Amino acid sequence: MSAHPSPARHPASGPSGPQDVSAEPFGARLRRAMDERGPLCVGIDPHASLLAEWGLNDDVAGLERFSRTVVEAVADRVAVLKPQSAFFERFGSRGIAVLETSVQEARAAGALVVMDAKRGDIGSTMAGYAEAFLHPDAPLFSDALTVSPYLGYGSLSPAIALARESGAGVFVLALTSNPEGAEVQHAVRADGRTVGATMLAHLAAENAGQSPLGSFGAVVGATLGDLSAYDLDINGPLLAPGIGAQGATPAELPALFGAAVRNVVPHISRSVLRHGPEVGALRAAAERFADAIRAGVAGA
Ligand SMILES: O=c1ccn([C@@H]2O[C@H](COP(=O)(O)O)[C@@H](O)[C@H]2O)c(=O)[nH]1
Repeated sequence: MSAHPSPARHPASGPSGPQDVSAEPFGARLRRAMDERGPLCVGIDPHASLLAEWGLNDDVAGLERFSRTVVEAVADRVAVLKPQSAFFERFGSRGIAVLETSVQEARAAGALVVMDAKRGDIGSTMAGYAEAFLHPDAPLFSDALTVSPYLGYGSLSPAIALARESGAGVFVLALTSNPEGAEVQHAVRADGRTVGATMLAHLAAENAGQSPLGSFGAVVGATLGDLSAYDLDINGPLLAPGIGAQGATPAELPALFGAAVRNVVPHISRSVLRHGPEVGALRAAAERFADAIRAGVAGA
């Protein structure tokens, strides 16, 4: 039995205020948010070390204060917030409750929320994950979800199908920012294509004909140095983590992504979050990155 019989029409907020998510696909909402606010995505990653740096306890109250502060600082000005589910899950059900509230408050303030939960399983179980994050009536409903295709791209079908129905998006881990990803993602298949390139090709097919932007994105690390071997023209968003703490810089984005830079959603967590807990300092840090990104993309 399905927890949610079918995606209901359901009012949600977005960059231009309340909207019906089933009426407007994620890609269109994201394009507008990026055009209005700039493309920056700030992470909500309540690492234990950051809670300590902020003078907070490593407990649910600290988690809640941290997340609330990040939402208050940037949700009314950046296009996207990306909570890292792991740091909420470690507190069990009370951590998940904080995550639910953070998602709802971020969306109410006008940010789109990409839930970074990196789910992936056999198709029948994937349907459960899809309902948990992409069904409009789910407590953790998010504008988009990160998913892992390493049980086979086809295993993601339930998430892709539900996202299409509910107006949500999906980000597939194609070329991740961590060095260990290469052993899987750069592996060459029997047809001569790498695994990562194959994921990008699947996404281009999902997004074919969508305007102004498809809803099915790829995670492509900003740390990768050279992407010239890859066709990044997937007509969908490219979520690019790795800036700041992992070593990539905003200035590198135009050369790295080429013509696709217009569809890049640059992501930063620790290098913004370490400026807390002052709301003004967090805001200023996010704005410095946003300006650097804008300058690079405008000059591209
Ligand atoms: O390839 C990937 C996919 C996801 N991530 C996530 O993004 C943030 C990065 O945090 P920083 O502090 O800016 O390094 C984190 O939540 C990762 O799990 C990624 O880094 N790379």
